[in-house]
Formats: sequence, C-alpha cells, structure tokens
Amino acid sequence: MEIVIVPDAAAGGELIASAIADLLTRKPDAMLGVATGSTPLPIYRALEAKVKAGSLDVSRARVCQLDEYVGLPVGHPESYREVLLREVLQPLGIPGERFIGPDGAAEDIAGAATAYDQELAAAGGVDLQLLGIGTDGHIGFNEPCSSLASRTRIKTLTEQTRVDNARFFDSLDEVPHHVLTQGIGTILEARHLVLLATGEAKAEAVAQTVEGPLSALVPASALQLHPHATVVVDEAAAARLKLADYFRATYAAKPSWQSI
Ligand SMILES: N[C@@H]1[C@@H](O)[C@H](O)[C@@H](COP(=O)(O)O)O[C@@H]1O
Repeated sequence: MEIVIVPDAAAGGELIASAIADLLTRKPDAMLGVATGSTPLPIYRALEAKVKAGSLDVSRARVCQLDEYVGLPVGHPESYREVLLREVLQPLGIPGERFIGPDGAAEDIAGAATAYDQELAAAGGVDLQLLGIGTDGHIGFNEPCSSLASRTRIKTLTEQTRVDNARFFDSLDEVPHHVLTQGIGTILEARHLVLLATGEAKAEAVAQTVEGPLSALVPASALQLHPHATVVVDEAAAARLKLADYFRATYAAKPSWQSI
C-alpha cells in the first residue's frame, strides 16, 4: 500500500486526476470506478479542468458506480446515479450510455445486485476505483463487519452513516436505511484502488485502515490485501499515522517516472 500525504484536498484531487489522465493515455477506454460524498469532488473538478483545457481526452472513457441507495425513486436528485451524472458525467461530457451502476429501484434487489457484479465482469472489470472512507471505516457502503469476501449486495446502514449523510437530504428520516454496494471482494478486483481521505474527522479511520490489523470491523483495512492500493491523505487526515515521516520520505524519494 502506498500512502501519499498531500498538503490539502485540492492537491489530493490534482494528484489523483493526473493518475487518471495517465491511465486514459495508456488505455483510452478504461473503466473508472467513481465514488460519491464530498471528498472526491476535488478530483472531479481537477478532471473537468483538464478536459476543458484540452489536456485530457475522455471520449472513450467508461464509468461505473460503487454503490446506491435502495428505494429512492428513479431520478431522485440524491440517488447516487443522479449525483454522479451531475458531478462527473455531465461536467466531463461523458454520455450516460458509458455509465453503469446497480439498480436501487429494482423490485428484485438481490437480482439487481447479482446482475451488477455480472455487468462489471462482462465490461472487463474496473481499471481504477476511487474510494472515500466513512468515519466508521466503511468503503462503498460496506459497513463494519462486512465480509472481506463480499460481493455486491444489499446492506443496512449504521445510524452513524445515516447521520453523516443526512446533510444531503431534507431530514434524517429521508435517508434510506438500505443500500446496494459493491462488496469488498468486488472492490478488491479493481486493478488499482485509490482512496482519498481529507479532514481530521477521517484521521482515526485512516490510521486503522493503514496501520491497524486487517479486520472486518474496519472494512477499508481490506486495502491491505490489494497489490496496488494508494491512500492519499491531507495533513489533517494523516494526523494519527505513526509512520507519517516514513510515508513522506518514501514519496519524496519516488522516481519521477513512476505514477501513483
Ligand atoms: N457511500 C459513500 C462512501 O462511498 C463515501 O466514502 C462516504 C464518505 O463521504 P464523504 O466523502 O462525504 O465524507 O459517504 C458515503 O457513505
């Protein structure tokens, strides 16, 4: 696992957007796994700036969703499909036909979960999966004690996650209790995992993810199992890392030709 400590969220967004640009240069039809929440927004704005400047070609890029609420009506502005259309697809000019995600409005939710895993596999898998992290260490919507081998499936949100996400809704009551999320096993199949965490509220979860034991209690610690996982943190989110100086020295000495 590579840990990169950046000065602030904007620098993290720029670094990760550059890695995505490198990937799309090597593989123009790469499948990008995108995440929701506030944290990845600087990545999307940095990508948008590159597209507008003409330095990034996304004309063949494909995009896939990490997770989705269950039970919101199709087109609900806070469904993750709508959020990603608004924050990623439309600003980058990527048409909806190149965007796949789980159907949280399906009548057969278990079937929709299985269908999404099959769709991801049929698409050739995910080249680079962006991840945020919940204050309880969740990735996607894999709450604590999710199986480290889990596939896309329905999960029940913890009260903490519902409270954390209530800011996007008019009231806590409107935050769904159930979600569809790529499983941890599904996420680990992506060829490169890139987790961005910013702000002091994430410092404890980051420390447990990076330096704690591999544990289903901290779902993000499953990144320790992945051969190419990059954790990008700002100074505030790095505050509890015991090995912060080592991570800084390692990154400073990294060969210039090597991307994250
Ligand atoms: N399902 C999403 C996660 O993918 C995201 O990482 C998390 C943190 O969001 P934020 O970045 O806003 O703190 O929120 C939600 O639970």
